Amino acid sequence: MTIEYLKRGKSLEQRAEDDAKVRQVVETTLADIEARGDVAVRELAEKFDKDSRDSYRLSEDEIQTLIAAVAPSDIQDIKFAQAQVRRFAEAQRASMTDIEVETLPGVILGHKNIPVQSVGCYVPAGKFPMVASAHMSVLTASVAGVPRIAATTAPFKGQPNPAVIAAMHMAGAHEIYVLGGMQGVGALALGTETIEPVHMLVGPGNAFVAEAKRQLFGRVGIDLFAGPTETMVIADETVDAELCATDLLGQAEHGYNSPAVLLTNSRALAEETLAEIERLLQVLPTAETAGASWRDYGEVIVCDSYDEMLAVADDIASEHVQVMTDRDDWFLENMTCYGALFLGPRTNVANGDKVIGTNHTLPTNKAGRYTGGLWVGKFLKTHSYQRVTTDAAAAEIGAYCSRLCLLEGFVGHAEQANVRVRRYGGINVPYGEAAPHTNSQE
Ligand SMILES: NC(=O)c1ccc[n+]([C@@H]2O[C@H](COP(=O)([O-])OP(=O)(O)OC[C@H]3O[C@@H](n4cnc5c(N)ncnc54)[C@H](O)[C@@H]3O)[C@@H](O)[C@H]2O)c1
Ligand SMILES: [Zn+2]
Repeated sequence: MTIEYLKRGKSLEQRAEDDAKVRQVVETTLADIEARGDVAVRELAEKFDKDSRDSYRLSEDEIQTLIAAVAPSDIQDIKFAQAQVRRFAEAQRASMTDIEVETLPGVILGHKNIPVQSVGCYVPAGKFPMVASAHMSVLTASVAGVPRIAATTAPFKGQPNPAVIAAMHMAGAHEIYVLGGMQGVGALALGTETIEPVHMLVGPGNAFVAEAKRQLFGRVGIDLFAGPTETMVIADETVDAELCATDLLGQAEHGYNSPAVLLTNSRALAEETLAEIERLLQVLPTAETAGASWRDYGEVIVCDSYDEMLAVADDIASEHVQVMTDRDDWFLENMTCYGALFLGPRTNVANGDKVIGTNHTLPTNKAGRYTGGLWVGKFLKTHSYQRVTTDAAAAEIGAYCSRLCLLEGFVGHAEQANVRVRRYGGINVPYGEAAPHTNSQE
C-alpha cells in the first residue's frame, strides 16, 4: 500500500490537546449553570455574545416582528427547503413500523415507537446564521410528533437572525430562545428557574456546543456528536481541480477548524487542486476562515488504487464524503464509515446542507463509525412490550424461566416464575426450587 500525503493537517496530538482545552472549559461552565441557573446563563450570554436582553425567550410578538422582517422571496425559499426535508423525513418515518408477533403459541411480543416528549434544538449562528439547521432539527422533530420542541440559537451580530427565527417558527418550534453556545444547550438540558429542562438535545454546533452535548449525555439524550464540519472529496480523473477545490473550500469556510481532505488516485489532480485552492483563496470572500481551516486541517492524500481510497476513507470516517469517480456506486456499496455520501459531480455537500432534503446534522470526529446523522428515527424511542395469552404458555415459559433464574442464583426471580407455573399450570413447584422439565418443552 502506498499512500502519499501531499499535504497534512494538525497532528492527532495537537487535535487532542485542543479537545482537552474545550473539555475543561465546558465542564466548568456547565457546573456553573447547574449551580446558579438563570444568573449564570445571563452572565455567559453577556460575556460571549454581549447580549443582555430582558428575556432570552422570544415572545410571540417578538417572533412575529422578526418574521415580518424577512423578505417574502426568502420565505418562499425557506418553504421550498422545508418541503424537501419534510418529504424525505415523512418517507423515513413510514419505514419505521410498530410490530407485534406471536413468537410461540400464546406468547405475544411487540414494539412501538414513541416520540421523545421534549427536545431542545440548537441552531448555530456564531459565524453564519444557519437557517437550514432549523429545518433539520425542528422540522424533523415535528414530523416525529415531538409534543414540546424548544429551539435556541445564538444571536448573530448581536441580534436574533430574522430568517433563523422564521425557519424555527415555520418548522413548528413551540418555544424559541436566543441563547448560544454552552449557555444555550446547558440551560435547555439542565433547566433553570425559567426554563423547563428538555429530555433530549439535538443539532450541530461549534466545538463547545458539541462537547457540552457530549458531557450532558446521560443527563439527557443527545442525537449524536455533531461538531465542526468535515469534508472529504474522493475523486479520480473523471473530474477536474476546479470542482475538487471548490468543494473542499466550500466546507472549509464553516470555521477555523473544519478538516477538508482530498483523496485521489491521480497525482496530477492532487497537484492541480492544491494550486487551484491557492488561487481561490485569493478571491473567496470567506477566505479568512476557509484559509485557516485549509492551512491547519487540509489534507491531500494520493493512493494507488480504489481499494486503498476506500480503506483510507473508512478510516477517516468524514462527516461529508463527496464521491466523483468512474465508480460512485461501488463506493456506495462498499463504504461503511461516513456521515453522508454525495454521489457524482451533479450534486454536492451544499445541496445537502441547505435544500435537497437529507439531514445536514451529521457525525463528526469519527462518530460515523457508530452512527449516521440526525433523522426522524432519532426522535423516536422504540419500546418493547409482551403479553402471554394462554395458561399453557404461562406455565411453559414460566418453567424455563424458573430454571434459568436459579442457574444464576436468582431465587426471588424464580419465584416470580414459579407462582405462575403453580397457578396457570397446576404444577406443584416447592418454594425456591426449580420447576421440572416437561415433555412438551423443547
Ligand atoms: N456536524 C454538523 O452536522 C454540522 C452542521 C452544521 C454546522 N456545523 C458546525 O457548527 C459550527 C457553528 O459554529 P459557530 O461558532 O459559527 O456557531 P455556534 O452557534 O455553534 O456557536 C456560537 C456560540 O459560541 C460561543 N462562543 C463563542 N466564543 C466562545 C469561546 N471563546 N469560548 C466558548 N464559547 C464561545 C458563544 O456563546 C456563541 O453564542 C461550525 O463549527 C460548523 O462547522 C456542524
Ligand atoms: Zn456545510
